[in-house]
Amino acid sequence: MASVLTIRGGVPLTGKVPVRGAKNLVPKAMVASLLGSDASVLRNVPEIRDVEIVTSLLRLHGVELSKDPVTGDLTLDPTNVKTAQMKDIDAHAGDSRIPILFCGPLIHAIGEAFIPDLGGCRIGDRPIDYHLDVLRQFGAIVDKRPGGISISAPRGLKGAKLTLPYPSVGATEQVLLTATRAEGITELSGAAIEPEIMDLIAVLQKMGAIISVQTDRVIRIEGVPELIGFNHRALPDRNEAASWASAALVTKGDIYVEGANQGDLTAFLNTYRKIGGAFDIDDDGIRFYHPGGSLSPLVLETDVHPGFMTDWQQPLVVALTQAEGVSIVHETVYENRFGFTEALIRMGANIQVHRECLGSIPCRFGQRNFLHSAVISGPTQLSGAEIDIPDLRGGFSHLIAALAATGTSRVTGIELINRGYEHFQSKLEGLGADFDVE
Ligand SMILES: CC(=O)N[C@H]1[C@@H](OP(=O)(O)OP(=O)(O)OC[C@H]2O[C@@H](n3ccc(=O)[nH]c3=O)[C@H](O)[C@@H]2O)O[C@H](CO)[C@@H](O)[C@@H]1O
Ligand SMILES: C=C(OP(=O)(O)O)C(=O)O
Repeated sequence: MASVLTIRGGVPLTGKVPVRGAKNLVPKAMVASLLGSDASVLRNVPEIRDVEIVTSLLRLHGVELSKDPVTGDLTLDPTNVKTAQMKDIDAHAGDSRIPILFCGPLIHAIGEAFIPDLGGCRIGDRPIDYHLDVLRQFGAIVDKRPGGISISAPRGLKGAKLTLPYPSVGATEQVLLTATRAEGITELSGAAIEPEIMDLIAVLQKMGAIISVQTDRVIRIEGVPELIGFNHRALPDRNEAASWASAALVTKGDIYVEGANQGDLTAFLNTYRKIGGAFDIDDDGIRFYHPGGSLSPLVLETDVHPGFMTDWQQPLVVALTQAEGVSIVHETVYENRFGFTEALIRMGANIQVHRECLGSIPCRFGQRNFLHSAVISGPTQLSGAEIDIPDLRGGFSHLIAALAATGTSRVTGIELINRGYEHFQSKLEGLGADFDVE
């Protein structure tokens, strides 16, 4: 049965939370294991729903997975990889965005792949046209079927000269996972260069791949006929770290995020400082806290790396409801990522969303009628409300708003949070949050 959180707000969150491997890297490194001729070991693996989904999909394809109960290290052995039953794969339709990345590795391993319809956060249309275009250019044949796509490459996968219309994270990973074992050279222009992509490149290099990252978003891959298993510690989850940082600011708290890595958070830390948040960095993590006094408003645009990451936007907007003055946030990565503000407005926030590009860069969504800019006036006292969580980061934002609000909130749909936040209820308990679970 679905759980409901009853949150009594007003307690500053204080204490320590660990963050482990990134949700946006770990499942992809797990998929990469399919490319190896022997077993891989992935370390720092978090217990989150997206990892469970990929574990199940890999098992359906004959990969043997085992987790060391003491270290948590995950071993993935692809030696007996096989075609999975369609009905078993179908059961995973709508669960996550990762299955589309099985295309290249499965074609290399067994000559074909069936990919169920994708899930992930509903923050825009989230098409897969770039993925299918690049796969076709590698020589794959894509057949759309009810419930998913079927894909094969009767003449093999061959390196290609590719250009992405927008630096898509997923499509860049699609190219990496397909090109490493394709015949010949692949050159990708317009690539995404997020830290999670660099970590995936590190995994593939350990497996024997030859990949160079050039200037101006160009990645060059020399295909090799065989790859071996890897042993890799996943980079920490910078999006979870940024979420706890916003939670500290919103609740006037003080949270040490163990495992947070400064280098992956540069754009976030600059913004955090400009709002008036404080942080201390040491070798093991980052302490984020509200230093007292008032917070400052700002003008912000989300962007691809090295810009301000879109997944940081939703929790930070809650902090901006507490800043003194008018802030503007222009979302340029997803066309529909402000739906979560409706619940904040019911809680007392003063937020208007607009169709215009309220930022210095006109983005792809400006002329297309999408509510993708927000004007936030603060500070406003938030009060408890009934909330149904819409998506992962929007949901986390609602939780921290409820934790800072006066009165009680009743929050449903919290299962969505488990997709990307490991053990979030026990972490909240450890930080002193006042809530019950029914
Ligand atoms: C599991 C994972 O890693 N998810 C992350 C990944 O999502 P994901 O890889 O899905 O995001 P993309 O970078 O591909 O998407 C960026 C933009 O490109 C568009 N697009 C993408 C592919 C395509 O075929 N056609 C197309 O139009 C999308 O609709 C979106 O507007 O990167 C996003 C951007 O940093 C993050 O918010 C997500 O947390
Ligand atoms: C949008 C997100 O994830 P996904 O791509 O898995 O839906 C996110 O992590 O905020």
